Amino acid sequence: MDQNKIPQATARRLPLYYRFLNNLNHQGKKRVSSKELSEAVKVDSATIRRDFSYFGALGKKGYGYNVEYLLGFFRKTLDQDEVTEVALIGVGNLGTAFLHYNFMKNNNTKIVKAFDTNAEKIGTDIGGVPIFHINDLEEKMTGVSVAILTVPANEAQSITNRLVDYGVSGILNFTPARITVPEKIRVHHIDLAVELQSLVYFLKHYPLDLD
Ligand SMILES: NC(=O)c1ccc[n+]([C@@H]2O[C@H](COP(=O)([O-])OP(=O)(O)OC[C@H]3O[C@@H](n4cnc5c(N)ncnc54)[C@H](O)[C@@H]3O)[C@@H](O)[C@H]2O)c1
Repeated sequence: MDQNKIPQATARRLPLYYRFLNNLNHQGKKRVSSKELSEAVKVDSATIRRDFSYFGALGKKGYGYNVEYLLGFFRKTLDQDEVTEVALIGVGNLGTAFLHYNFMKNNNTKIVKAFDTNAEKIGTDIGGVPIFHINDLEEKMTGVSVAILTVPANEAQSITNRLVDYGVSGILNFTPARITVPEKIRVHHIDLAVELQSLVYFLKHYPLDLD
């Protein structure tokens, strides 16, 4: 199937589906209903059915979806068999937590290098990931095309420029800075403060009144 035909909103939900199906598979479950899936991943079942219809997985009434089939499909679509190496820039509070976590569970990405300016951190490793000086970025980046930015906001743009010049294709930006990149580079921005503010706003204005 032509993956370009999957809507972007659907594509963003794939890792979520994948993680849950993988867990089911580990538990030995052979099939899952869209209702079960919906409750677990918190996506309404109509959306799940529509998403899955793009992959030709239509599910059968009274049977649900075949876990193995879906997993196989997602694994291929998400390139789960191919590990993407990632660099992390800024080994502070947030960066250190990511190095310990390192996205290993059910995932196809792995932080393999980290960079910082702090002399005490250079030459050490956290969770098996070596930490280099930011001055050595270009020299040490070989084979890495994705970067996570966890530096102070005022450093974000200049590091981004270096990453772009080096040739990365994607940046996951955790800093509050709105970074500018050429059109061909994809940036995903995760602003925890904005997410939290949004949650509080929704709680106030769209209370979940289930009584
Ligand atoms: N800590 C959080 O919970 C949190 C939450 C949301 C967003 N953020 C954002 O993530 C970023 C990092 O936050 P933090 O709390 O980990 O900060 P931090 O100060 O603990 O860590 C920043 C790290 O970046 C390093 N650094 C500074 N300049 C650098 C450069 N030019 N090149 C490479 N490394 C450099 C510092 O030495 C330090 O280790 C900030 O932009 C922050 O706003 C943090």
